[in-house]
Amino acid sequence: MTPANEASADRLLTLPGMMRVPTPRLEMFMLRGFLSDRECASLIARIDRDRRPSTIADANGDHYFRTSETCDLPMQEPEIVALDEKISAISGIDRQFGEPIQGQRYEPGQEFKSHTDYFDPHGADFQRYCHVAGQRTWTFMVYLNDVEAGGATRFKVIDKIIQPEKGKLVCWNNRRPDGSVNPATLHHAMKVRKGLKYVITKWYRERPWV
Ligand SMILES: O=C(O)CCC(=O)C(=O)O
Ligand SMILES: [Fe+2]
Repeated sequence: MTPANEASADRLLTLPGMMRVPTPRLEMFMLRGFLSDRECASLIARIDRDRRPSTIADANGDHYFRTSETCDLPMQEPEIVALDEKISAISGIDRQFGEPIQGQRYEPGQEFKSHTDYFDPHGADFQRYCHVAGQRTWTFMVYLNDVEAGGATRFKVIDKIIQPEKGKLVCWNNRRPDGSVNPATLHHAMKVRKGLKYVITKWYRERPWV
């Protein structure tokens, strides 16, 4: 059997609690309580320990575009392997197609302005980021805490705002049904106003990540 590199709406919707976000423009789903309080607390501690300033591909000259901090989670550690397997079990996508999981941390005033997770197929950095593993396909993201104020993820093309909520998973297909990249996935991690915000992000690729 060839390893799966695709998630499917039908399969995702068989999972208890999985909800489709109502929009005809993209495939997007939400699942509350995907991670337990304990899992979230442990990931937050790890992110706090190993964070570094976040970076972006296709840099656009705006130094305030992504002001958060990032943590590359150690994919060889049992706890992170377990997390990766848990995400793979619901995505239905084989682990080999996943990038290493990242954590993100936002302080008050920090944000990640409107962007897409796919790489611009005509952008200067496309070859550099995609020649081995191909384009990003699905995004799986989990909020690790309730944010005191601000910090929602705004999808402005489809006019949806997702509120951070401890343990809540949000996932979407970055492509349209014909396989082309979907600009309706544009999203903005809005400024945290009060408290801190932590998330983990898991991106899958067309081909194995090596
Ligand atoms: O933090 C968020 O709400 C979104 C993060 C995000 O879009 C990303 O890391 O690509
Ligand atoms: Fe994103």
